[in-house]
Amino acid sequence: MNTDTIAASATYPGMSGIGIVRVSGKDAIGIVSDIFKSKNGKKLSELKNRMMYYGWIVDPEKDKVADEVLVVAMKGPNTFTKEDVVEINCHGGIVSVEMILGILISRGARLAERGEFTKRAFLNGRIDLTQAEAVMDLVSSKTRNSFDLSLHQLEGRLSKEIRNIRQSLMDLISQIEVNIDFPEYDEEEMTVENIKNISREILKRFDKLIKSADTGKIYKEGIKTLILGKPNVGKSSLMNYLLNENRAIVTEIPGTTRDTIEEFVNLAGVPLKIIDTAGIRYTDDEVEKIGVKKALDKINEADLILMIFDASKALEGEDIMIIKEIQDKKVLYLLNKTDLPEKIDFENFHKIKEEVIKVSIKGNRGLEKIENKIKEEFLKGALDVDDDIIVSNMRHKNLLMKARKSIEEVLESIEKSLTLECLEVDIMNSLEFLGEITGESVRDDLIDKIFTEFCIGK
Ligand SMILES: Nc1nc2c(c(=O)[nH]1)N(C=O)[C@@H](CNc1ccc(C(=O)N[C@@H](CCC(=O)O)C(=O)O)cc1)CN2
Ligand SMILES: Nc1nc2c(ncn2[C@@H]2O[C@H](COP(=O)(O)OP(=O)(O)OP(=O)(O)O)[C@@H](O)[C@H]2O)c(=O)[nH]1
Ligand SMILES: [Mg+2]
Repeated sequence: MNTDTIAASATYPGMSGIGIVRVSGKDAIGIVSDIFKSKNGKKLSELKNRMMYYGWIVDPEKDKVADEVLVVAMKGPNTFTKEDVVEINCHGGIVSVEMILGILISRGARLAERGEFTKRAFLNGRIDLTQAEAVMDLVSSKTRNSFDLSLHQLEGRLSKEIRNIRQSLMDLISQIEVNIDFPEYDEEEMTVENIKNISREILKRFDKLIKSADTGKIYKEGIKTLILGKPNVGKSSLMNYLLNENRAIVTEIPGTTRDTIEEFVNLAGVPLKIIDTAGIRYTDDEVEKIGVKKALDKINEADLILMIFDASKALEGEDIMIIKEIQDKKVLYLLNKTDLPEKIDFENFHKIKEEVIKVSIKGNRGLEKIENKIKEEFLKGALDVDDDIIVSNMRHKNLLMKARKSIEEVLESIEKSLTLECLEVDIMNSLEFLGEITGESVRDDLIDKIFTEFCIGK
């Protein structure tokens, strides 16, 4: 285990009220004791645990005050990392934090890697891997719902459910082993029925968790929403309306938007990642061509497409080309510019004619229908963030699917009348996958990879 002492800024570098430098490891208190001059003259190591003290960080080499600070020492194991932790609250901005880090490093601390404080909390057993991942997700949350999902995960809701499933699997194994060890009891018939029933129950619990990931993905990643249409239909106007900001350039000239523009918007609790695109048409303009290609390339990865038609123009070849490109996707058809005399005719497109939402972006009419429709499409049947266990991490979802498959194999093996030992192997595999979620059975390189995606100082 790593026992060296690490240090990093816990606050974002820049103009802020205060900056916090966090130090963790066996020498944390000793190192800071040497450079902290408290107002009452006592050494940090002699001061009260978890009490915050006023004083100065002094650069011992230069014998010069580096900054006026508040310092708190927390003795392990009751700390974030379970090691001794010291937090130095200095003035915000980049100079003080950098200076204090420099002094700490010259006294034997080492700059922490990304996520290393949380990694230590995990390696030292205070939290499991799902909880460590939740710490990271909290920091990157953009909406209240996704924050709450992570907070519940940090509280250990998912860990607890996985522990419960593991327990059921373990019970299953002990049942089997009784039979293997004492075959003379000849209870095999009954055991097999029992195993089937318990396995089916476990499958249901897996299904519930796996299904919850649909809701989790929406809240965590947002609905990837692509705005498409031929030039000048009002795509950028819609983008600006949804963002409530003049983000994209709008002009009466067709072909105004060249590059794709991506922005995140919280639409009454529904997170959308909106992508405005270049109007799609056949063009000889080299720059525009690239934009059109980019727009078409985005279709594949979109969760939702907002396809806009211009009511004041006839349906054209470009419209029909786009309709064909997106026929396998989830699409909301919008008919814009309904304030103008209507020229469009959906004659050969009855489905679109029925579904199309009539709006006037310029006239601010009918736009609430878009929001309602999106909610209906994506959040109908969505789980409750506060009441349900929601899987919001794709790593967890994939492992749950693997763990589920192993239990399906148990049932298949029973159908094929395979031996009890074979069933045991399947159950063990399932346990192994669950252990990878919580971190009990996970390779070191994978752990390293997970934590390097964290931010510095976390
Ligand atoms: N100043 C400061 N604020 C912070 C953090 C921090 O590390 N420092 N946190 C960092 O993310 C978050 C709070 N999370 C924390 C989680 C556990 C412990 C901790 O010391 N746990 C001990 C003792 C608990 C107790 O007092 O009962 C333990 O679990 O044993 C501290 C902070 C947010 N705010
Ligand atoms: N009459 C009317 N004009 C609108 C409406 N919505 C947008 N427009 C106008 O249509 C023109 C084109 O709007 P944009 O939002 O730039 O259209 P776009 O689809 O992004 O166009 P490109 O980027 O060129 O593909 C602008 O002059 C808008 O003011 C509407 O509801 N009614
Ligand atoms: Mg545009």
